[in-house]
Amino acid sequence: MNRVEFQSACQRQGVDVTNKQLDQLEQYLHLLQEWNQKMNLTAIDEEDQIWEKHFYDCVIPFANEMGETLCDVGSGAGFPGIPVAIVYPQFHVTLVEPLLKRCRFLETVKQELGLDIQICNERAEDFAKKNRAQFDIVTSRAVARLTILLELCIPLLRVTGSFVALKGKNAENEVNNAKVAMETLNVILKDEKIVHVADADHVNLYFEKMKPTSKKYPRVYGQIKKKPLGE
Ligand SMILES: C[S@@+](CC[C@H](N)C(=O)[O-])C[C@H]1O[C@@H](n2cnc3c(N)ncnc32)[C@H](O)[C@@H]1O
Repeated sequence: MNRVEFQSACQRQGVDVTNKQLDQLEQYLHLLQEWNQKMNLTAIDEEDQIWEKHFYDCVIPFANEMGETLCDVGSGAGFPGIPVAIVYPQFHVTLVEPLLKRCRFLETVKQELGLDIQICNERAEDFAKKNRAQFDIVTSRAVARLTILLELCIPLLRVTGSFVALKGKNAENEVNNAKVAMETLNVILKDEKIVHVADADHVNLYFEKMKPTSKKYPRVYGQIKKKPLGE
């Protein structure tokens, strides 16, 4: 997929991407390629693949999402948070990423593209202690399996807010294993949407928070990993 194909594919899904936004995505793509030579940012490094497997994959799941504040947990090189901040400027985007080197890259992207985003160099479980129930939307891609991810992400979400988990083909199993975590953290799975990306079906899960999360969560990471909720 190239820039023009990306724009048409987004349009078919009801997402209009302006030429200015395409320029910003292209600038981000070049920074990603440049920095990827000096540090490990992404295994997906070819231009065509970046347009499809990173940009298209990250933009489409938010086509119908509403809200003002969005937090991307474990953003890495900026996915999905940076494409979302570019294409949906109505969201005030916060990126949470514990690796300092990756945050330096994210700061560079922010400066060069002139993005109004916040970058927090922290683990989600620490960030959540100071930012409970602060976000309308929380999202995450490729950070942890769903049971663990829910404990990291749901405390950040306000009641009635949406948690959007970008998952692969194993999503159904992950949901089955996360029933206790969903109950404990007061969320329901309200929707599942499939996005076709480079001959694969990516499953995106949409959760709604029904009640506040107990202050017990998130626990420290050692406990979350050793004893995931309900596992
Ligand atoms: C495989 S990368 C995925 C990055 C990006 N979300 C993507 O889809 O390309 C996983 C990222 O999650 C971050 N991470 C791992 N544990 C985390 C935690 N407890 N809180 C926040 N981020 C975490 C890692 O530092 C890493 O950058």
